Amino acid sequence: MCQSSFHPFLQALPKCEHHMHLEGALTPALLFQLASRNNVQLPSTDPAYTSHETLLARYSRFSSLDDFLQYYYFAFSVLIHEIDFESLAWDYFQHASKDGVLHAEVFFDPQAHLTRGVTFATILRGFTAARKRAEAELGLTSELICCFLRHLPPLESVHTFNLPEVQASFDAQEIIGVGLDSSEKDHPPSLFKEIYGPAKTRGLRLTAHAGEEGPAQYIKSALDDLAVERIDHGVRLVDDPQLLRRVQQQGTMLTVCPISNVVLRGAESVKDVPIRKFLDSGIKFSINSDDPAYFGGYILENYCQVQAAHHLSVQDWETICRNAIEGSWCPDGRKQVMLKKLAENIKDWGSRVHD
Ligand SMILES: Nc1ncnc2[nH]cnc12
Ligand SMILES: [Zn+2]
Repeated sequence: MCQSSFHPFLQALPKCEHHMHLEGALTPALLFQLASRNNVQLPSTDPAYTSHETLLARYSRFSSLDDFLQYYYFAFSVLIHEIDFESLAWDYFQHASKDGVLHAEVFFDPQAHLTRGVTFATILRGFTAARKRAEAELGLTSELICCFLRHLPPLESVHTFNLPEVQASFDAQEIIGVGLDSSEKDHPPSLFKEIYGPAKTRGLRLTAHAGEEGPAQYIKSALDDLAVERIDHGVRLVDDPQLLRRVQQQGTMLTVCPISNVVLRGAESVKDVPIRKFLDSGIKFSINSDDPAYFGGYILENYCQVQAAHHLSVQDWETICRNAIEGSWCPDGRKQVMLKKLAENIKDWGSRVHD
């Protein structure tokens, strides 16, 4: 928890989260519990898996996105049954709700489960059960975004996209859109046109990770080649002033993940995440947790660390939260409810906070 007098204000802000991977909510505690329940052998050759403590210690010293991804994908092996996916998502929704999240648009990586023999129905039923429970018990609404893995051959993504059960989930509006994630370097967005073209035609919402470890050029490619509406991360936008102006003029929203950028070595500290630059340039962005179980912070911790590093004003936070609400892919009625809460919150806290 941050110490500043801003903490209660940040806690109470009505939040929308747009960039978190449900599999990134798999805490060491849940990993060990599911490994034991499902008889999954953890690798004895890696001392990181000795205990919760050693695993957490290893998670605190990732050297890059790819270093993180090997632990992230390995951990998928404990997710086997519908109830495992439900427990994982429910764990996240409880954390998110405590942090003031009213609406979450969450990613998942079906390809990395299908290749292990877990069916799409198993994943979707588990996540859907948790989403329904979160709405009923926590008042937290959510949407699912189906991500494709850029480290695999693009044709495998096309195959997954075209699976009848995947297409049926789009028809049933159980999944709102598509995303692109995993190892970024040398895997430009342009390779995935064959998914994004048809996805746009059938009315799905579009986003892609770009400019996390990869260059600003990948952000341009995501906009030009994939016609995305949002850019996940996008922090390398600061390297291309012309593209920055274009993103501002188009009103494309970035889903920024400050703690993730530091843990995965894209930024030296949260001070180096270009929050002030984006605010001053009129770039719309939301603040998100990415993989909270691996990076040591859910959404509120990201808000707190941004405040500690950038000393934002109440107006800055109002702008960030308003853009996050307006940039969400939920019905207008839901946005109005959240905007009203935001206005009340700013009125209540506006004159009471100081750094
Ligand atoms: N930060 C990240 N970047 C790319 N792919 C991911 N999958 C899970 N977390 C990711
Ligand atoms: Zn991500």
